[in-house]
Amino acid sequence: MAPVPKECDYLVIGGGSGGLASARRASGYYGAKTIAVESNRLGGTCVNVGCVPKKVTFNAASIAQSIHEAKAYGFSVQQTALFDWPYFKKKRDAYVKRLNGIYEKNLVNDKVEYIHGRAHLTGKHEAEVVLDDGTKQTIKAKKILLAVGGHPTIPQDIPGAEYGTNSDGFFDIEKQPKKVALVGAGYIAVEFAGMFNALGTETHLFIRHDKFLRSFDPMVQEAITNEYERLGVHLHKNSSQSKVEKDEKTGKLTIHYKDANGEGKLEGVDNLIWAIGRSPEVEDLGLEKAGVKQNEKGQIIADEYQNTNIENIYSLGDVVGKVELTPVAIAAGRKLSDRLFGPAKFKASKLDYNLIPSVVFAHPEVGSIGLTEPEAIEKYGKENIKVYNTSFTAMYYAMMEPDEKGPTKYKLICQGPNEKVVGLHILGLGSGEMLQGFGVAIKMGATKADFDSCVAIHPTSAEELVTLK
Ligand SMILES: Cc1cc2nc3c(=O)[nH]c(=O)nc-3n(C[C@H](O)[C@H](O)[C@H](O)COP(=O)(O)OP(=O)(O)OC[C@H]3O[C@@H](n4cnc5c(N)ncnc54)[C@H](O)[C@@H]3O)c2cc1C
Ligand SMILES: NC(=O)C1=CN([C@@H]2O[C@H](COP(=O)(O)OP(=O)(O)OC[C@H]3O[C@@H](n4cnc5c(N)ncnc54)[C@H](OP(=O)(O)O)[C@@H]3O)[C@@H](O)[C@H]2O)C=CC1
Ligand SMILES: N[C@@H](CCC(=O)N[C@@H](CSSC[C@H](NC(=O)CC[C@H](N)C(=O)O)C(=O)NCC(=O)O)C(=O)NCC(=O)O)C(=O)O
Repeated sequence: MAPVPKECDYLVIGGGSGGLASARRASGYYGAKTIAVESNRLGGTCVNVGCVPKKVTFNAASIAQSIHEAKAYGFSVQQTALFDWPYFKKKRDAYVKRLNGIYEKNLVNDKVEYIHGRAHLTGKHEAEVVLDDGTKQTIKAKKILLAVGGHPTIPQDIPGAEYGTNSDGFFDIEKQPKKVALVGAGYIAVEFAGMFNALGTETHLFIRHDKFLRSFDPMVQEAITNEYERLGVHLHKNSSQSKVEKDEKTGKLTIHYKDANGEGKLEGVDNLIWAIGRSPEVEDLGLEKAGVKQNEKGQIIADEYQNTNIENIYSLGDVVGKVELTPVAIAAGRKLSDRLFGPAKFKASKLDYNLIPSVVFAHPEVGSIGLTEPEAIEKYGKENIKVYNTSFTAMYYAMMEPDEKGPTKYKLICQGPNEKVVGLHILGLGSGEMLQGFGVAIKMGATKADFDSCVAIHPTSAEELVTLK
């Protein structure tokens, strides 16, 4: 017999960053009867196959880099320190599993009912969940949030593409590849290539153009591309792949490609990782049953208040594709619950999508907030912006030979006669931790004079941002 239908105020489909944050706020703060449904592991992309295991791996890669650089400071450490990938992976998996448990407890603490299963809409106020044992649970809800995230995109038109994996598969790799190939030019390709290279894997990065991180300021694109080449990443610029073959005996892959020099092939590849963007996880969500509209990429269309075109159905996070970052999904989810279930003062609550800082955990880290220089010129006109640049050698590198020194480059983009800061782009050691504080200032409307009025902290890289000429 089918279970009796459940009823609630708020049904959240997707137990990732946005869904959990919204569900916990609705129930924990405002007492809304909330059900959260997750078909995979609690915590979503960020906790299981994203930010969290990525950052832990980035930390390992940074340690490898420090060991490599330690000699310059007089340490006689083994320069090619052995990295025990299986040991590290086991610990990383255990950490993620621990977080899954913490997230489940958090739901209990906030009195959110958690259902493990796959949900699809069956109407404007109703969904069905296929439970793990195959039975179906109907849930009727006054309001529904679609926070189902996305999945990595895999090319459809390259024979043998399936021999490669994606960012999810990266976290399943059991032993350190000797030779790896990545395709893509965004956050994931650049972060993963940097990590592999620092950990001592021969790393090949295939990009369609001659630079990567092309949505970032040109200073970042150029400096990071040059730095990856200096660090020994094999860049295949202006390239496309025509075929991937697998040697069934050895499991090794051969990638056939074209670039500016003609046709080529890369043999003996242990792992190929496609990192060419993400697609919304909507195929079986039943959007058509409720009449929820999607855009040409299949992403759910939501307005600035996270409303879809259907009353009482909302959407946010990666599935709407505006800014695919965990804190964005979390903030949008909390603001939405404030608006829907909170006191009157929150009735217009919404996330401000302007001036969102973000960091690429590249080698070195890149931080960015606001407009790039070309965007600022387009928006305000060249004559109305002033750009301050600096490029210097961070003191960390003082003890190193010239060819061992990494770059540090900062750019501040100011607008109008009072030089309001409309863009900040930083690249160099520590940029990830630096950006948040500057983000607060910029969000408050800081001008160049405000930056200059803050006395420098010496000796730090960050001080260069308050002494720009
Ligand atoms: C490799 C990688 C590294 C990243 N690093 C960073 C970083 O350093 N910093 C950062 O800010 N962001 C990072 N991100 C992006 C970040 O992970 C996402 O922006 C964030 O997880 C989006 O949250 P979300 O709630 O929208 O979706 P998700 O976290 O993807 O959650 C959606 C959940 O919905 C579930 N689901 C889907 N369909 C259904 C269904 N029908 N029924 C039930 N459940 C369903 C899924 O299983 C999933 O758990 C990274 C992403 C990747 C892939
Ligand atoms: N540190 C962080 O905060 C992180 C955030 N994320 C989030 O997750 C999102 C998804 O990451 P990611 O998958 O890297 O996607 P991105 O959208 O960042 O980058 C994908 C890039 O790959 C290139 N590309 C697209 N199609 C192809 C193709 N067929 N062949 C070769 N290259 C192609 C494009 O660059 P081009 O046009 O130059 O070829 C494209 O910009 C990010 O946008 C980000 O929001 C992910 C990781 C870390
Ligand atoms: N920012 C610090 C703290 C790390 C941290 O937040 N750790 C998380 C795991 S990573 S994280 C997964 C991610 N959390 C966050 O991004 C942290 C959110 C921030 N603390 C906040 O409350 O806004 C997320 O998807 N959140 C959805 C949600 O919390 O509703 C944790 O241990 N959490 C245990 C707990 O929360 O009890 C760091 O990077 O070192």
